[in-house]
Amino acid sequence: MSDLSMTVAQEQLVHLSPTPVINLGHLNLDSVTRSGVIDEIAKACRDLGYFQVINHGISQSVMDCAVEAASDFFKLSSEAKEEFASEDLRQPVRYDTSSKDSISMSRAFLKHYAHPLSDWIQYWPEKPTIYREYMGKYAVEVRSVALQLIEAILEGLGLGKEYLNEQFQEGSQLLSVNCYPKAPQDPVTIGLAPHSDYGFLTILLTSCQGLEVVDRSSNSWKTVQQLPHALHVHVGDHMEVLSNGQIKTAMHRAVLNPEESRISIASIQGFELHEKVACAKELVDKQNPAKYKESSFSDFLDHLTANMDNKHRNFLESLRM
Ligand SMILES: O=C(O)CCC(=O)C(=O)O
Ligand SMILES: [Fe+2]
Repeated sequence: MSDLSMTVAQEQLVHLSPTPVINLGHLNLDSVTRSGVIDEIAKACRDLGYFQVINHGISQSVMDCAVEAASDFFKLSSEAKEEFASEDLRQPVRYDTSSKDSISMSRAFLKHYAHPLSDWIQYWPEKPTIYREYMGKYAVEVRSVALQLIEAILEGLGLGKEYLNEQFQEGSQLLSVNCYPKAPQDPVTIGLAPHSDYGFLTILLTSCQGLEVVDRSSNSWKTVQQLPHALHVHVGDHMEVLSNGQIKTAMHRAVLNPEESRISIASIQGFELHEKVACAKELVDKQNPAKYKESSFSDFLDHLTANMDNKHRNFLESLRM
């Protein structure tokens, strides 16, 4: 994740974001309907960098069970959770509570890889006993939604849905499982500071309202509405790079909910650790020279490790040519 906080005044009024809601089931209908959905997704990516999906094929019970597994994990004793504490960003599972990463203002998180599941699940918490089963099921299903969306975005960019298909299929999936306390009295209490996600695409499942996005037209924070059975999607740094800037990464933050503690599960889709992401050569020409250097997930982890205490540790900025 890279921090872009300096571009936005934090104290501006917060309103609901005008989030497009896309019916994903329509992607699998006839070709005219499909291309209408691809256009909707392309427009949302270009204009906003985020949207929501409904009719995505993940049942409410799979979503609820993932949130329950997360919530039960964070209810464990500190000792049980701290078994997973590490400052090494390359650990397969990592738990932390607060600001060592310079963006977690008031959140506890558990991060772990999820694809291929059979490689990683052995490292996941064994307690609560439901964790591996419930989170594993959600991880597999949400990855399939992510891959469908990536294909649609690639089609919208004119690259074709099969573009770099092998790299996407073999790519990494990182789950960031977050827990925020209920807000104290303050009107806006930041749980997770402004940042963008490093990967191509993030799909976010949240237990209640608290996610905010930057509205580019007014340069202000907007609350993302909590729609029943919807998943929030935003594009990440590597999608901006691949599209050579046609699509911009989405800056977001989380505020504490005044009514309840909050769980969010971010599934971040990237390439495999050492696979480089560069501007698609099809989108580079004399008028549009490449805007970013190539980089891998591993480069991102090195960048974060080197800038751990630095509040302005913007990965995407470091790639700009
Ligand atoms: O909690 C949220 O709503 C956002 C979480 C997030 O941005 C992340 O884990 O990268
Ligand atoms: Fe994020």
